[in-house]
Amino acid sequence: MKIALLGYGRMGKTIEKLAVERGHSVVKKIDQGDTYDFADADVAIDFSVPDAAVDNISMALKSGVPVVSGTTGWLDRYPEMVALCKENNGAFIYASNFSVGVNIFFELNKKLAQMMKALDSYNVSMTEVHHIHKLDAPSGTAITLAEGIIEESSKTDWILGNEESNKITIKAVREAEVPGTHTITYQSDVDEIMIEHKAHSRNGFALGAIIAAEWLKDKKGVHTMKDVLNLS
Ligand SMILES: NC(=O)C1=CN([C@@H]2O[C@H](COP(=O)(O)OP(=O)(O)OC[C@H]3O[C@@H](n4cnc5c(N)ncnc54)[C@H](O)[C@@H]3O)[C@@H](O)[C@H]2O)C=CC1
Ligand SMILES: O=C(O)C1=N[C@H](C(=O)O)C[C@H](O)C1
Repeated sequence: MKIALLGYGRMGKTIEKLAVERGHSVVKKIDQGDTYDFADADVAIDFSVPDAAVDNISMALKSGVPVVSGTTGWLDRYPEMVALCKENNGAFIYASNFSVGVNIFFELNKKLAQMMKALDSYNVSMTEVHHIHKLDAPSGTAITLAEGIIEESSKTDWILGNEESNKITIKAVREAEVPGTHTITYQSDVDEIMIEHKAHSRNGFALGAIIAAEWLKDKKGVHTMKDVLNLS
């Protein structure tokens, strides 16, 4: 598979290394200031910055190249990208987290929220810890987890930092070079239940994005990691 990388930072470099190990080749690396040229790429993979994601995804779709995007912090414009994909009869996957483990964790989170729904004595909150270079807070993964809880419970929204009734409090910590840790806590007066996903490196995110690209390259339409991993 011939890959065009949109963004050649920490994730772009990790994807290149793992993709080559899987027998793929990186035919283009498009970083800030570079001209869009997808050469003969089969697929584009975007891990850039919140301000660049929409342009990157749009250019790939308009050039007829299937695009996988893992950039976070731009999701208010996701519906526009869905429409553009349909207009161009293209192929597109976005995921706030491509790691297989986190996608299992997303399902576990929803299952736990369902089970806790009737138990008023527990308050749910979340902490995400990431490296100090991260531009957005809360993380895209934390937002997906909060949306999963909202889907299954009486909570109506999430809030960064302060506690507010009926909202899920998310605490964002920036610390050294932490790749990404997400913890969900249900706290009562007598005990607490915690579930946690801790990434040991960026390899899981990168491998998941490559698996998504392999799956997407001959498809059309807008898809999710649930489709890729066949999670009910
Ligand atoms: N969905 C997932 O599984 C994961 C998502 N991420 C997200 O991916 C993004 C990138 O993360 P990192 O690689 O750690 O960041 P990074 O800061 O190391 O790399 C971003 C790269 O994008 C480049 N860039 C800036 N403007 C650009 C433009 N207009 N076009 C192309 N490239 C441009 C920067 O120069 C830099 O090289 C972040 O939004 C992060 O939250 C990170 C890890 C996993
Ligand atoms: O910026 C990162 O590094 C990460 N970003 C994603 C997010 O915002 O959820 C995924 C992962 O946690 C690493």
